[in-house]
Amino acid sequence: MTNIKFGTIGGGVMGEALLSRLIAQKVYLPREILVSEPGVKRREFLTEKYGIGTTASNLEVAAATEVLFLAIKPQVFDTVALELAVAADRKQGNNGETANSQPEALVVSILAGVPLSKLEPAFPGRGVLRVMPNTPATVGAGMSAIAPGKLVQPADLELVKRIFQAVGEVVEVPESMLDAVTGLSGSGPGYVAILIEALTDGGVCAGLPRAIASQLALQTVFGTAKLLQETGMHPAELKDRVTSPGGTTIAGIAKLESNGFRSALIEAVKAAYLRSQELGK
Ligand SMILES: NC(=O)C1=CN([C@@H]2O[C@H](COP(=O)(O)OP(=O)(O)OC[C@H]3O[C@@H](n4cnc5c(N)ncnc54)[C@H](O)[C@@H]3O)[C@@H](O)[C@H]2O)C=CC1
Ligand SMILES: O=C(O)[C@@H]1CCC=N1
Repeated sequence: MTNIKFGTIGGGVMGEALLSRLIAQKVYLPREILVSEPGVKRREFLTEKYGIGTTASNLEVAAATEVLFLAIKPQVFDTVALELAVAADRKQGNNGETANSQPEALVVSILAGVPLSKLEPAFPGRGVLRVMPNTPATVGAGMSAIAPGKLVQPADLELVKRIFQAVGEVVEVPESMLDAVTGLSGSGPGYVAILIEALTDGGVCAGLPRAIASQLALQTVFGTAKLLQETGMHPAELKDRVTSPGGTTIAGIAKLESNGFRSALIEAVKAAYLRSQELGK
């Protein structure tokens, strides 16, 4: 019987974000984690940094684990699914067992776009869940939305919720909302990173040394989010509290409005939502 509990196909940015936090939180021991990854340098890096098992074989991970995470790019899913299915057929032909993962293994896909209607047939008889996490999971401040498939039992759903609660907040949504979740919280760290970089550049433009501008920008975004979260205040109310009549903030906000700041963000979420839909086709 294997002792691998967290198996991941694909050890890139998001695979690493999840496993690093799960190890730090002691949800899994390094020896309970196995990652399949084609890049030899990447495998060496993951093993050295986290002490986890790595392999070039997706089949090895699929056959070894209680919970199988898919953390490959959506564009690679068909190839990986075919590889697992061919192996399953071969094994079935040989001895009648199903083989594309442990019989009881849950499958958790974090792939943008790829729908349950494609995932479930690739893992016949298995509980399959879609989850859309985000990179702040690395520091325990992630936002994950979970959509369980048809065969997922309540205890399975609770297990997957507990895993993602160890890396941040969790909401359960119907699958139909996941592309929108992807456009907002999945891709959102990219938008916020640009916001922080641009605020920093603004500070430099106004004469601040970059290091100080960077600290100010980061803490302002962090502090504003924390204030809104802890007080439950509406963002518009906070904006009103900062804007003195004839003051500095309203002068800045007027510039943001004339440059389409709000609509740029709305359009960004919409574009990412539409792209997520496309990736699933
Ligand atoms: N990066 C992010 O912020 C988020 C990503 N996601 C989803 O997570 C998934 C992974 O994204 P990232 O980690 O950003 O991508 P990535 O490119 O950093 O990682 C993917 C990894 O899969 C490996 N890989 C490629 N072909 C493979 C194969 N045939 N078998 C096994 N592994 C293979 C690559 O070498 C790479 O290390 C995507 O489906 C994405 O939609 C979801 C939420 C947030
Ligand atoms: O850009 C992407 O496709 C992935 C999905 C959400 C965040 N990154």
